[in-house]
Amino acid sequence: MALISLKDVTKIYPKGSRPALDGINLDIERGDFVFLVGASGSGKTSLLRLLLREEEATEGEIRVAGNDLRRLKSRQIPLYRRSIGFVFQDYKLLTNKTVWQNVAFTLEVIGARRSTIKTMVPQVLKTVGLTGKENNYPHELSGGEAQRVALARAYVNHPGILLADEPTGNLDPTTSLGIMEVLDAINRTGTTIVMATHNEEIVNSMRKRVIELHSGHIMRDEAHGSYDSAKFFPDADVEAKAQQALGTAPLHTGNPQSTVMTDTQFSNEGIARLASSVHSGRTGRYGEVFAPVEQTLTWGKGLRLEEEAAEAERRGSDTFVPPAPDAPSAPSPITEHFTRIGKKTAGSPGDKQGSQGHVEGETNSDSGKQGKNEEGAL
Ligand SMILES: Nc1ncnc2c1ncn2[C@@H]1O[C@H](COP(=O)(O)OP(=O)(O)OP(=O)(O)O)[C@@H](O)[C@H]1O
Repeated sequence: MALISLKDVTKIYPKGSRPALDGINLDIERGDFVFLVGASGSGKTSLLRLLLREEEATEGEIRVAGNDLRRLKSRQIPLYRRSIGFVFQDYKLLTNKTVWQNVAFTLEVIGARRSTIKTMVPQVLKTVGLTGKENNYPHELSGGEAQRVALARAYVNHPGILLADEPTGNLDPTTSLGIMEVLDAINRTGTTIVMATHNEEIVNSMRKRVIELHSGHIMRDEAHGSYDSAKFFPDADVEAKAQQALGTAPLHTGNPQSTVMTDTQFSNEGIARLASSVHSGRTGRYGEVFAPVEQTLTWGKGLRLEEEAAEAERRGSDTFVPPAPDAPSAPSPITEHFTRIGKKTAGSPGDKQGSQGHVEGETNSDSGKQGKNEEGAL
């Protein structure tokens, strides 16, 4: 069964003049990287909000890791949300907490031990390139740094699914490239990513699955799509520079549909292609400040978080063991995650708010109860 499955899903907001989503049928498999594209108002954010269970479908069925979201009890929703990472265009960091505290908070709310937090937070901050910024507050960060904190926070407990709504919307091309590198690296660890975006350059370069919405309908669903097929490599010079930078044979032969590439090639070359495109100087005013692609392309080899955690465990320290979203034979990551959270949250201290600030006022004992209930229910 698909990790995420929507059947005949319609969303009509109380004051909506037309459905925000209309008869959506969609399967997203474990490990997919999906771009949601479409004009403003086409329904991208609504789809993400349904998946996050911030909104309920008016009609139809949504299943995530086999769980029918209609049947989630309201007390189970905070726990469900904590099993999913999400990032937004405007970061949504906790302004009164430092970088370290923002990331640690995600682990605190699931009841991770202090020693675990001490091990995991520096690892994930290193992973997103924020070592040295631990004590900075959000207002002391650049937009790119703030989004990296949001990614670190969304990823630190290794969710099976990460939802991203325009995560590069406020960022310049170079900074956006860095964010995409992080997302790509996270995806390589097995986390399924669904990202809404308007950024054609990113979509066209990455060649991931593209779902295009129009007035609440799916207009297009392509395995290795673009935002606008007419814009595939509009500039022969960009293509040439990409090949030069990569030292590779031509990646494409004109018509992308007829190009024979393996999935591995696609996933390995998406970020490199994006970097080459960004570094080509096509964007003009940003081009001059770019460092050579060889120096700035830091990702693409996968996050070392699990390896580092395993290493820490071998050394005998108290280690947070994340679920393994990409292991097909393992139990569903979300179910596994719920079970783990259920165990950890039972009677755990400090659980006052959802990992991204959604669960105001939840008490410690509530959280413990939810963990136990959830473990049985899911
Ligand atoms: N809370 C709401 N109440 C009423 N209508 C809403 C609400 N949220 C969204 N809509 C409407 O639903 C439709 C889809 O909106 P949605 O935000 O999902 O689009 P989008 O593709 O994410 O747009 P954008 O790219 O501008 O973020 C729009 O017509 C919007 O006006």
